[in-house]
Amino acid sequence: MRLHGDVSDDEEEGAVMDPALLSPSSPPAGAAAAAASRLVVGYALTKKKVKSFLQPKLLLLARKKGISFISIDETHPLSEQGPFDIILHKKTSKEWQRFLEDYHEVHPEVTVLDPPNAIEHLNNRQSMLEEVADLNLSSFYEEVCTPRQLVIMKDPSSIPTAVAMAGLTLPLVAKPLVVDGTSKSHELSLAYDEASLPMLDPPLVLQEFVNHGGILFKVYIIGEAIQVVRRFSLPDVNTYDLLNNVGIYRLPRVSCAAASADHADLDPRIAELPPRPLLEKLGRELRGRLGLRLFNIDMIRELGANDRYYIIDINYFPGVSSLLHYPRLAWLGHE
Ligand SMILES: Nc1ncnc2c1ncn2[C@@H]1O[C@H](COP(=O)(O)OP(=O)(O)OP(=O)(O)O)[C@@H](O)[C@H]1O
Ligand SMILES: O=P(O)(O)O[C@H]1[C@H](O)[C@@H](O)[C@H](OP(=O)(O)O)[C@@H](OP(=O)(O)O)[C@H]1O
Ligand SMILES: [Mg+2]
Ligand SMILES: [Mg+2]
Repeated sequence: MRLHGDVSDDEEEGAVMDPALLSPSSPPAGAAAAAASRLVVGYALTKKKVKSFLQPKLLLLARKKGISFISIDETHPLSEQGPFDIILHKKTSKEWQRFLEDYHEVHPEVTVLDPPNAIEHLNNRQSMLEEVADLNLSSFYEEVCTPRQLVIMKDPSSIPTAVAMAGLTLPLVAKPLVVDGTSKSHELSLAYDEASLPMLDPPLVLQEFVNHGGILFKVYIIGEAIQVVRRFSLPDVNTYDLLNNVGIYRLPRVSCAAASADHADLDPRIAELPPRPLLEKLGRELRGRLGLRLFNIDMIRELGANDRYYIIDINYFPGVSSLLHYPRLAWLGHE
């Protein structure tokens, strides 16, 4: 991967959070920071996201670039706040959407990252993967697809018949249909046998499990920059597992930031990153089709079919903290 710009040693450790840059509840400090900045980013994010995103290291790099971050008060009109150059958010409520539209009419020069309706598209595990089916990657040797999946809206007793009619092969990964930033929307389970399927709790998506050597690629699309990392994932399922496991297995939060596999001693065939040109094309196509500039794609490579990739998840404004450990941060414009 070709990125520019090293972070010097003094930036690596011990960065101290500058309260003036965060200042959610202190307008004067925020205003002072903004006045000294070349670029002011207003953010409307949950407390959890603020904590994971606005880390000292990011704030320090941003400050060096003349970028300041100011918390937006979502209960007040945007035009009474700011001025902003960029609005960063992960919200899709109708009320917020109206706030942004009104603000855009008066301030068309302000960049909103990203349009709420485009973000909303990723808040549903069915619609999030729709664009993948239409991708035009015919000039590539590799194939990029999605696992076969089925949406169950209600009536758990109908699931075995629905699965049989759709011709889905067990085991199936059961995922809550809606992804709304709650931990519940990340509670996944693995269903091994048909008889247990009525124990699942719709609305959900049932997705065929794809063996992939236990490694997942997280591809971050940040504007035009692309960064890919390896994460540990679920182990492969073999015939023995299938014959001997019954029931629904609640899955832990696999492939989270703590599950980095970038420095693990892996079989090189499993560890090999997807080809760079493929990722670049994928990033370009999805950026355009989704109308988003800040998201990541979870990709796995099918075991035994080294040229077939599956996209299993797309996340808007994912955690970027793991990227901050990388010495080169082109996506921050750090040079
Ligand atoms: N179809 C699949 N085949 C194999 N493994 C899968 C499949 N779907 C999900 N997984 C595994 O389960 C993990 C969680 O699934 P997924 O990424 O869909 O959930 P999520 O809660 O949206 O995750 P994130 O934290 O990335 O938002 C994946 O990282 C991968 O390890
Ligand atoms: O950095 P990756 O591994 O991609 O993980 C992210 C998930 O993909 C996101 O879905 C999480 O955001 P939400 O908690 O808003 O769903 C996001 O939550 P966070 O950034 O608020 O911690 C991350 O957990
Ligand atoms: Mg995921
Ligand atoms: Mg997700």
